[in-house]
Amino acid sequence: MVTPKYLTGDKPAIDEFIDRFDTFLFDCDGVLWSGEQVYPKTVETIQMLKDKGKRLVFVTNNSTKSRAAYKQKFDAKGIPCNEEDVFGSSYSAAIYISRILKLSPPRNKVFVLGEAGIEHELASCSIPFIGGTDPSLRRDMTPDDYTSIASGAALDPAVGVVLIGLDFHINYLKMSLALAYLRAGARFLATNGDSTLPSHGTLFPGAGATGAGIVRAWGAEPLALGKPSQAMMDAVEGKFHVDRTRTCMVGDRLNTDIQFGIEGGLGGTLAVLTGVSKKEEFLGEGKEIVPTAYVDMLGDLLG
Ligand SMILES: O=C(O)[C@H](O)[C@H](O)COP(=O)(O)O
Ligand SMILES: [Mg+2]
Repeated sequence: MVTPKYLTGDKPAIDEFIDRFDTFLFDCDGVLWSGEQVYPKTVETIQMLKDKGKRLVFVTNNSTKSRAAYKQKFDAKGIPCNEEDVFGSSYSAAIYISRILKLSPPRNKVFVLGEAGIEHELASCSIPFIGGTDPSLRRDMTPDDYTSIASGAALDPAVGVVLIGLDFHINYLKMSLALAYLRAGARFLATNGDSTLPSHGTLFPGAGATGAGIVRAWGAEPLALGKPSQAMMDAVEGKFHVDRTRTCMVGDRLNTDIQFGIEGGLGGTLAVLTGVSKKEEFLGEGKEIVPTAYVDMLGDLLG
């Protein structure tokens, strides 16, 4: 049985752990902050790691913001970060569509169930899209909608992909359009499948929850391009040229962050107990996903 090292309050063990790594991949929601509330000593901890010469990459499954929008949030919270150091699930999905799927006309458009972060990252890769934050879709279905979806008149023939992410404005009309595109042969992708979103000190429905209806209606899971997808890890490694053996994944969720690091063959993983997963999920016999070490909160790394 692998027993993760509890680092909180153990300064020598903390220093030894940090010295093993050159790069830290940081999850955001549930590690740095809960919604708009930054956890205590987060800023100082990030600064301490930078002062030690560590490379920090922020790898978030939250698809609602683009890298640029995240840079604004980091700046507003006083957390030192460059836009290029953010690697979100929207960006991961956009480069997958751009570099792997390589869609070509006439079916190279994406129908989005999600927020502006997805739209902005698709645009950054010159990928055409519809749906998303389109205000004309934020309404009830009408009898004409049923008729035009059924006949195909409501569908854009250029759509070749349905991409779902955390959508704060999910509704029956958008789900009906997504299902119609899938039935017409569109590829089914997701930015991520997190069931819950840690925010304001509690849990809200996550991307996996807001997308669950269309997954159930279609009857098959989408290909998710966020953590724990190794397509995302490969893209991170390709962009930042990290040495995986000298890289640590820091996260609050076992089945995304810690699994991402373990399956990616990283040198270590650090679980932080301020977000989704609880220590009872990885301590004791027969646990499937076990981090290398854990702390009560990120700021404990200050010793
Ligand atoms: O539902 C979601 O999209 C996720 O819970 C959330 O955004 C996760 O973000 P992360 O913890 O990867 O920063
Ligand atoms: Mg998280």
